[in-house]
Amino acid sequence: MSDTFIERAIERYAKATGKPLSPHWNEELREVSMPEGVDALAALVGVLGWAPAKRIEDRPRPDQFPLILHDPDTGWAVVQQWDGEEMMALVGSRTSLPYNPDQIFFTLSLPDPLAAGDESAVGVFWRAIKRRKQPLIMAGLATVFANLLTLATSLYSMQLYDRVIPLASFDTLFVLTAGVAFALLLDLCLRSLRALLIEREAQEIDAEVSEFFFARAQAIRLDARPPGIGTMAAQLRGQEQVRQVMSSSSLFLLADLPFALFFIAVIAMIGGKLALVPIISLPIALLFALFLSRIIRKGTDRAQVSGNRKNGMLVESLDATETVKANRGGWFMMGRWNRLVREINHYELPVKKASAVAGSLFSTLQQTAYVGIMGWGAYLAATGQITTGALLACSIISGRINGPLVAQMPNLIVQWGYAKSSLNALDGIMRLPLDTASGAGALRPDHIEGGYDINSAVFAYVGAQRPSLEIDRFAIRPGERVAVIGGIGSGKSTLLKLLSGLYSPTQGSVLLGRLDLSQVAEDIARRHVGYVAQDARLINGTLRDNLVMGLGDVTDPEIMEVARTTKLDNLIAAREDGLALQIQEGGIGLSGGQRSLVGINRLLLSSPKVWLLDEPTASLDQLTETAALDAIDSVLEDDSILIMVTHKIQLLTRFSRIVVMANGKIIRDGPTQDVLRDMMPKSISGKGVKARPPVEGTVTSSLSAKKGTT
Ligand SMILES: Nc1ncnc2c1ncn2[C@@H]1O[C@H](COP(=O)(O)OP(=O)(O)OP(=O)(O)O)[C@@H](O)[C@H]1O
Repeated sequence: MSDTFIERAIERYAKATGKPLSPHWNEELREVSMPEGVDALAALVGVLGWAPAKRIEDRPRPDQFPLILHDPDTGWAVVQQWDGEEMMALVGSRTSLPYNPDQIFFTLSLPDPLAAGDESAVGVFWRAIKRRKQPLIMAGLATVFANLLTLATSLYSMQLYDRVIPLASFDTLFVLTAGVAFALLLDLCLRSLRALLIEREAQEIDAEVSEFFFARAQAIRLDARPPGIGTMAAQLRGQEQVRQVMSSSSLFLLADLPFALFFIAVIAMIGGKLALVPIISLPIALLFALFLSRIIRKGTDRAQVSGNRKNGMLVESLDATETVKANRGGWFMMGRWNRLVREINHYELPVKKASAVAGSLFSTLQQTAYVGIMGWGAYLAATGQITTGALLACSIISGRINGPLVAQMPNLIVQWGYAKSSLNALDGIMRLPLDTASGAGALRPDHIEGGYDINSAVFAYVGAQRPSLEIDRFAIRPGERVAVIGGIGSGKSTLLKLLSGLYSPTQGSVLLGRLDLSQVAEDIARRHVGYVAQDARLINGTLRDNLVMGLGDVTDPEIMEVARTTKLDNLIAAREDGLALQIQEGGIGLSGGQRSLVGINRLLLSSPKVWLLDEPTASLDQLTETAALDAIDSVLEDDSILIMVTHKIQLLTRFSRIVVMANGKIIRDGPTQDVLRDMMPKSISGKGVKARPPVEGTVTSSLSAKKGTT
């Protein structure tokens, strides 16, 4: 059981600090038993994985508010400010609370996945990695000790050759072997510890980074979103590669590379001049690496771009299978696919060649360094400058420099090449503009009161030659029921998208209740403005998930009550699973009409003040259409606004006002009777009224055209 009082306090705190909470933020708390009293807060943040709350030790200063308060007698609350010397004003309550020293105050840093602001993609990864500095340093230390222990094996060999074999000193052999066995055991433990630490951290870094990019992708302004969804998905997935490379290369820089220098120093101590061999071979390896990485980068960039496009095409062809099959487009798609594959191979070939050559080069370098150590070492040993044991120890240690360090370099270079290309793509996504209202600092009014005001609004889709919408002035008052009609492509859906606040005008403004919609916090706007898009899609999940998505707690009886009014209950009753009916990605499993009905039901459950419906009943039969529209009518309040795009002329009498659109402009706007009378041919509008010719491209023009032909 969870403590609902603390949950309410968190919600008030979020509101007071201007941070958005997800609708289901407290879902995980339902399954755990929370402690009573002041410990509940620590338990709550622990379960949700938030940063721990900070306790304010002394009497809070005015600049520290708002604060979460625990009072031993009254429980949890949120304090807005001091209200006189000894009283405190509470958030969400008109009463003040007297201060007493037994009260405990906390500040809490609520998670904001978009808090990174303007940083680059690589900054997001470094931030996540740096936040886990301690485990990384631990892993680095484990590497250091593990490397030190490898020194033990080389010194062991040295002692065997120099002391044990010449003197047949078996006691020394026993002691040394026992010592080195212990060292090896320690080495095993440290390496395993390092692997475990890195894996755990890698998972957490993955979770943090992927949350950031997922939230970022969600927050991109819809009008700025690149059209290729599959391509963008592939670009976002590039983050996994980047994370992997960044964590392995940070360890490389942190532990392996500095250790190579230490090993050279040890060789110098044991083998004197022999250290010259790694002193020469290591910089050569590093220079080779630098040179190769430049060659490889050119290819990876292009291969990555084509690879992402390939992913986009795969998604598109799977999504549009029906259309492709119905139009025998398989060969066409296959041709495009093969061209892309050839393009990728073309760009990847130099990368593969370079990485293969790099592998051979580094292996030759390793062998040469080995021959250098052994050959020169043999000369030094033969001339008595070093012992045979020292030669053996130097060869083992130089193997440690050339082995793991040099051997992993070609791989790391290629991986970095791809990771840098992924970072470029991610940077491109980071540069896309976000919904103004998705971050902190957006307007968070308690209520939005009033109607719409559009002033000199112009809207053009990304890459479009000309604007799809140009509206000089347009106002809708509370309580109005407006139908938007017009020919195809006349801008009706675009108008609704702007009114919903999901799209922002390129110029001008869309105000709702005198607030610029693009400035209003997203959760507040969504609660106030309900929108059913023309091609409303469902998500993978149950029917219930789809009906209550984003609505918080809605019970099954509430869902069924609404479903009865729209006749969705027929669908629920007809399926064995009822509300648990599984819906596949994109709404597969339901018919087009049923999908629309689910969208309407969702809106009825959320009961917003503003209803924006884009041809919601286009695929409904007449009976269901009437039931659904009646259901909407019955819940509309006097000051609710209803704006519906429709091509169905018989529905127009349900509205008080008609807006007619053509070529992205409003060409007629007035009370239903007036507009109908003006637009209908004489025979329809009634005797004695001189009808104007219908506006081209509107519902009525097609209607009259039809009449003319019969
Ligand atoms: N995503 C988009 N990218 C580019 N142009 C678009 C996009 N969506 C719509 N358009 C263009 O904007 C114009 C207005 O389109 P809109 O969807 O608003 O028309 P509509 O009146 O709702 O049409 P319909 O009755 O066919 O639904 C059209 O010329 C269309 O080609």
